[in-house]
Amino acid sequence: MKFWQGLDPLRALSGTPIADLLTDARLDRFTVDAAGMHLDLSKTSITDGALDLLIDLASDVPGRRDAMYAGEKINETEGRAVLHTALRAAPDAEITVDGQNVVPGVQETLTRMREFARAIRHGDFSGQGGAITDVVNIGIGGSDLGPAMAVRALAPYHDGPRCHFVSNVDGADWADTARGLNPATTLVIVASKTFTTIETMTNARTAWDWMAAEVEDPAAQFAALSSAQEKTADWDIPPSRVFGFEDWVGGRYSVWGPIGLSLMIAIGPDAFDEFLSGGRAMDDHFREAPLGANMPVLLALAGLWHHQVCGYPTRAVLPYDDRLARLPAYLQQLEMESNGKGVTMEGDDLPGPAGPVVWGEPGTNGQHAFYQLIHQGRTPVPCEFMVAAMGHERELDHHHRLLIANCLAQSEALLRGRTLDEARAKLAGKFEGAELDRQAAHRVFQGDRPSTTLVYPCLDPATLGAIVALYEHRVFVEGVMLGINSYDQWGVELGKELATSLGPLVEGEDASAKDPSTRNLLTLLRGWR
Ligand SMILES: O=P(O)(O)OC[C@H]1O[C@H](O)[C@H](O)[C@@H](O)[C@@H]1O
Repeated sequence: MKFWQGLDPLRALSGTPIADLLTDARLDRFTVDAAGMHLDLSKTSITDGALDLLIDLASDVPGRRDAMYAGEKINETEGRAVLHTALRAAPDAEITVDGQNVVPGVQETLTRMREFARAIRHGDFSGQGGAITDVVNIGIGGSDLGPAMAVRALAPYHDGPRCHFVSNVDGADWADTARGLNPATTLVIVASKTFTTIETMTNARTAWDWMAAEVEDPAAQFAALSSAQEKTADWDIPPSRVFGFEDWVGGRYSVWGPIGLSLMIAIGPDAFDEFLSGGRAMDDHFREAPLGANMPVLLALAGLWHHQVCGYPTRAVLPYDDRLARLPAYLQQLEMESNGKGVTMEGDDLPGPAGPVVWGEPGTNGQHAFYQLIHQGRTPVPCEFMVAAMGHERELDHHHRLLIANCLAQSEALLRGRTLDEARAKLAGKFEGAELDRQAAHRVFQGDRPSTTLVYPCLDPATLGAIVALYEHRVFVEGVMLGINSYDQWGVELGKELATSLGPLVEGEDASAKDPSTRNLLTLLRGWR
């Protein structure tokens, strides 16, 4: 909560042009290395004095961090520990919740996952029509975005059956995925922490019927991932194919455990272990590095600086890494569901906005779509660039060199901009007089726009793990400093309740109690059905 008191002094330290700050010496303080990656925050307007103050204001972070790792119930509104880090902890670690070491249970489940994944990959577990060729993960939110993002990111390591993801209750999602699949060689994984989510249960039922129409025993080709294992029993899925996790794993933090099963089947248990080890390397760094040299802490401080201090309403995540195409969507849930809050942990109104809007697309595609606004729109958008030194396609390295050049060009362009004089000079000879002025005005770039850049050698499983853990801890640090609970999500409840009450109305029941707009839309839609 201290952070809010520091807001005015921080604002007094803002406004220095980034270019004036950007000396060689600045790199010592405004870059940081961790888990084999390098983060550059020097192209921001955070001054040395502002960083000192931000670090002072982060003084609660180490205590809360240690409480999180120690299994204390820091998710206070739900009375739960927050221990996704236990899913990637060393096998001999000891992490206690309610007096019990949770690590042996995590390891036991991991071992079962590995055995199952290997059996599928080696053909020892097969469908009723032969070896498993396709895996369909049915889940939504945290039970979809993590594995879907990671399976795509790690395509070069994918040597198992094809993986598909069905999330939307829109029947189109299921229909488009199922088309072309053979039920007799498909494994359906029902992924749901609660095992009550209506979208997932509806899709799972449809998948079951699809399977039952073709094979004798649909349950034999179903697996379930859930922390509500008692509910999985209703589906007749044998316990050997039910992989559980505890309520101290939040949905959007769950890719490290059973929810990552489809990823493990795709890339194999060894590569999945590397993914975990990358997350663990970031954990070790986060726990050990001093605040001022701590990658997640510095990324969080930059986030708070841009949103709360400078007042920029959004931030863009721009991976120059096509396989990270789903990372922005993944981070939308991670950041916006965690920190999109309006009250403090104690239930008081927050003195200011909490988490910003997070959005993005891979570069270079975004350059040809929305970068116009990033460069010349009136509201600055802090950009978080990321790029690998090497792609996996070594024979296409000339592509990768272009990718790197574009990534660096964008942060440089944002920083330096183009003055009116420079624009005029470029156009001189082509236009003159008033037309020169008019044309030049359109070619001015304000510049002085902030960005951060994360670079890493290559997007391998360990690096992906480190990137995900970096962002998880960034969310944690921002949440602690803002004084909110990053681990509940009450804001998704109202819509779910109303959807339940609207179901019968869509079918034709009396809608007169609804507001005029909803009533009218219902009448129209019912008429068109
Ligand atoms: O895994 P499930 O219990 O099916 O939940 C799936 C998702 O739905 C909810 O609405 C939550 O907002 C998400 O945090 C969660 O990841």
